[in-house]
Amino acid sequence: MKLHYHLIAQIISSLRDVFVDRRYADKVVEFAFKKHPKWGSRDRRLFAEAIYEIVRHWRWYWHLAGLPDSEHNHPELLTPEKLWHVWSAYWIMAENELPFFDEVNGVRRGAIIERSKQEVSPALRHSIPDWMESRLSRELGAAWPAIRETLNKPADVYLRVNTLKTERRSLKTRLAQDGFTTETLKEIPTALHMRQRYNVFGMAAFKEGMFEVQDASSQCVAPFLQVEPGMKVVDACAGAGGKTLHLGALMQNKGKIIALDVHDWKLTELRRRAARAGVDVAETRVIEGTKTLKRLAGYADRLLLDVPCSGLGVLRRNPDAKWKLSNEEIDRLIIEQQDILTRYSALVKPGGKMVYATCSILPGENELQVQKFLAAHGDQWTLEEELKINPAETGHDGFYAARLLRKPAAPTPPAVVEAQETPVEAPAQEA
Ligand SMILES: C[S@@+](CC[C@H](N)C(=O)[O-])C[C@H]1O[C@@H](n2cnc3c(N)ncnc32)[C@H](O)[C@@H]1O
Repeated sequence: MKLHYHLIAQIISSLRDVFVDRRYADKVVEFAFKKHPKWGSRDRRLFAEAIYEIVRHWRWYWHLAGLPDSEHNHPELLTPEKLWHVWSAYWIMAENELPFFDEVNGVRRGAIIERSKQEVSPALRHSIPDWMESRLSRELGAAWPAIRETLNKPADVYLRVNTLKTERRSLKTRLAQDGFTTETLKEIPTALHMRQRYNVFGMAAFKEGMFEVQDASSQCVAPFLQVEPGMKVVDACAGAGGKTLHLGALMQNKGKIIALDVHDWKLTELRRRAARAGVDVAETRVIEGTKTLKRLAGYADRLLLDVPCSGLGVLRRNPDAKWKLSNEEIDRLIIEQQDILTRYSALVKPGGKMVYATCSILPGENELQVQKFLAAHGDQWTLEEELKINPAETGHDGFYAARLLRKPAAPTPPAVVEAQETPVEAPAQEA
């Protein structure tokens, strides 16, 4: 296969952006595509595949390149020379011939193949940091190896049909007419699975707001909140609004959704997306302090807490998270999640419901959080239902959601008829 030097040089430079500048892999790919508008579909595919595969299997290719395992996550030790060697290991393992570039002159194919046959630890073989391997095998036990294997595979693309503008059958037909094949998912009525990889954001149907790109698991969260048209809903960690838009469609654009987030720029993106999708019922508010929440106390029929989390359920989409997360960061997130759950639950009116959701597979971020909350607030809340999506069983992202009911206020006791005051005899005057 003929390779252009500048394409591989861009791969090396983009890997540096991910591992040294700690940028997200998807942003790095997007940036490179914008920088090289003349790349054809073959070069774009080669580029994106190399970035995702190398980031996903970084520790393994680092080892195959003959570099010391203890240095695989030390950005300060990363040099362009090492990056060329890691890319070479990836390229050889994908059964390709190395090109005649000076940078790969010293690479020995035989040594790489030889190393690939040696016995190594599961964490190294599956490119998982040691701390993560220990934590996940401790928390998930026998379920972890199968989940680990799934999370190391490329993610499929799913569309969520925007039922405010179309319905699934019509969208499927429309996409087929435009040359795109999709499949319906029996268990998720809004989902279409794209078999081939396309730049979906360039499609006319996307620009017209007919669909959003959203994993099948993520599409289960908004319906789980059991919203109805006309309700008052708060989406408290709304971000760029993936779930807000879905809630708006389920509510048939009737009622109100208050979309909150601590980042204004995410809410700006939410408004842009809502306009495209035709969602009129969403109002955005930045959380600037306790006042924003106090004003909404007891307001919501439904509350969605799609809390910040480790993202361990979506590693297929964001493989760089493996190299950026730490035990300490997860512990910090667990404290933040419990704080959000406790403080924001006051937004729900008696008889209302909230969903606590994460895209994590760690019980410590999921069911254990809900149990802790109920242990402290079980007088006011009950657990209605839990949803645990195991990526190894479904092939979709790992997700968790729990729906809790705020117990209806106890009926006010009938007014007690005040007993007529019997005049108290004036105490005898002390002598
Ligand atoms: C998992 S993301 C939400 C994704 C979004 N719901 C969606 O479907 O696209 C979590 C969001 O919580 C926000 N966040 C972080 N801390 C928060 C807090 N204390 N209160 C509200 N939102 C917060 C983050 O900015 C982030 O956008």
